[in-house]
Amino acid sequence: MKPYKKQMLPIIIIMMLVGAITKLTVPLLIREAIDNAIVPKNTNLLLIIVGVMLGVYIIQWLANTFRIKYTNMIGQRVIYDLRHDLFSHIQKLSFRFFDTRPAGSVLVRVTNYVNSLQDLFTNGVVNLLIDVVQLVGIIIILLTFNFKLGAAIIVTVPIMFMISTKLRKKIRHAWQDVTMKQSRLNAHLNECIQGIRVTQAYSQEKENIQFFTKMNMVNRLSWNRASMLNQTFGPLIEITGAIGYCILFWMGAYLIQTEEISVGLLVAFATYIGYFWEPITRLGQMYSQLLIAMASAERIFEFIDEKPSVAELEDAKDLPNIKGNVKFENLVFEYEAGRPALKGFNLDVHAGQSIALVGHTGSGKSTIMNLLCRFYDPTEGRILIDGTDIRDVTIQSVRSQIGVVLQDTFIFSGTIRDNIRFGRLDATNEEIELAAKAVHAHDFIVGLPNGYDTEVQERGNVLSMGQRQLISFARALLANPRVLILDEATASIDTDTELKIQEALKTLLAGRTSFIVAHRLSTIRNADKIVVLDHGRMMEIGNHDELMKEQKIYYGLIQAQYKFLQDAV
Ligand SMILES: Nc1ncnc2c1ncn2[C@@H]1O[C@H](COP(=O)(O)OP(=O)(O)OP(=O)(O)O)[C@@H](O)[C@H]1O
Repeated sequence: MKPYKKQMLPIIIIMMLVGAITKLTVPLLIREAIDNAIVPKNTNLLLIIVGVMLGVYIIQWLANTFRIKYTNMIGQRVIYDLRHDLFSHIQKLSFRFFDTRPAGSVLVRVTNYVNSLQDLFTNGVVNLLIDVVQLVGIIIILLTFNFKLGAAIIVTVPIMFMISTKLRKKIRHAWQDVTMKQSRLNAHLNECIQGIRVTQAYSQEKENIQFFTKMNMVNRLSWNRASMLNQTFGPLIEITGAIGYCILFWMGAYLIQTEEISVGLLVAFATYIGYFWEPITRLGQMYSQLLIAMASAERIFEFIDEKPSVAELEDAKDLPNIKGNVKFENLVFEYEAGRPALKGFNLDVHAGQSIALVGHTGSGKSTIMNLLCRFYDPTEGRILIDGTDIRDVTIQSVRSQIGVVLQDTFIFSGTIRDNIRFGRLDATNEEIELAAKAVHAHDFIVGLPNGYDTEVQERGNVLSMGQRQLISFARALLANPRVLILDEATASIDTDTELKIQEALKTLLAGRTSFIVAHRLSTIRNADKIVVLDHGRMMEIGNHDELMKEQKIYYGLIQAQYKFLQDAV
């Protein structure tokens, strides 16, 4: 338990006990007032009792106010910590984890599920304790003041618990169903927002709305069912409560006649019964809240227990500063068992060499890059950087020395400056501008309304494709990695930007070991080695002229793409 929770907990417990005890005192004061002040017409005593009652209420109010304040503080901190731990954990999970889960379902765990735990932590747990203390207190008082009458009333308690136990199971299943349906709805919603451009481009809005409406309806029905079951709980408790009152007045009247109890005690007992059903009803409601929270907690811990599939060795050391020699040894990789995406890939790359990876779609180019970054571990074989197996060193030390420029350049919401700084967080403004100048991005950036401080939104829609690429080049240059992975964009852009990108590429690649999933003829031609892949195997290797002479796969690819590539150049 964290220190702040340790400090606050005793205060909360004391406040809770003060609140409960003061509440239980009130009926006893009522009894005093009726039996010793009202009936014998003792006004002075009545005034004193009313004064004491007022004092008791004030103490109760103060205790409750402080308790609620501190409980909320602790609750919020627990939730803050939980959300923080969950987010940090998700950041570390491997690609394999995200391959099998829609983004929305990940999202829902950090938001909705944590929120439902919030209710439990802020009020639930403490209310539960208060209710239990109150219940036990009332039972003790009832049995002490008149055992016969007390026992007759308490008989109704087991009936109540039997009813609630029967309902419990049903309610629990119903809430689990709600959580599951909600998670599906959220996942779908997230996907729709991410894919809104494609939806609109293909005029699929109507179909999407229909599908969403169906899911929404299923969600509503499931919620209705759970909430209906929940609502049956309250009335059932009330009926049992009414039975308790009947027993009290019927038996109470008899006991007054036989002078075993006073009128004041009967009124006090009636007040206690009022207090009695209240915590039981709340416990019932609390129970369903607890069930929702438990269902949520289960799903949260499922995540927290998830170990990254790419795990570090216990004693992994950092990879020292590298030169950039990279060796792939008999690499085999399967995303799904039995379907190899790479089937024994071997390649020895010297520091500073540039390698163009070409091949049909699905031939395994991105897979090689994913393995080099250790987003996945190979099924067989190994990758050596400067002679060290990348599985023997820390992941961070490998990734921090490899720069990655993806085809779908991701621009985060923030300023252009922040986006470039992402490459190296401690970079100065001057370094950022130097990097931007080196890749010919400076001119267009200063032309934007606020220059480097122009805000760009999620996915960078303010910027054109070419501009986004230049920003990502500047980002990579700033990071200054020894090994660079570049997934070249396929989209054709205007000639001016294209020339700038070519120039920028030269600057970016100079002196680094680079792996380029290449689409431009110019990039392929300039590469030291071209690796031709087909169905996860290396089929050819050599430079452009050598491979063209061979007139095999590469020759065929170039022939087929010649016109397209010529257009792009
Ligand atoms: N996350 C994944 N889960 C399962 N299979 C995958 C995954 N990613 C890729 N694959 C499969 O692995 C094979 C190689 O894919 P890879 O992405 O490496 O090809 P690529 O040559 O980069 O293709 P492209 O040029 O289209 O990007 C393909 O058959 C693909 O379907």
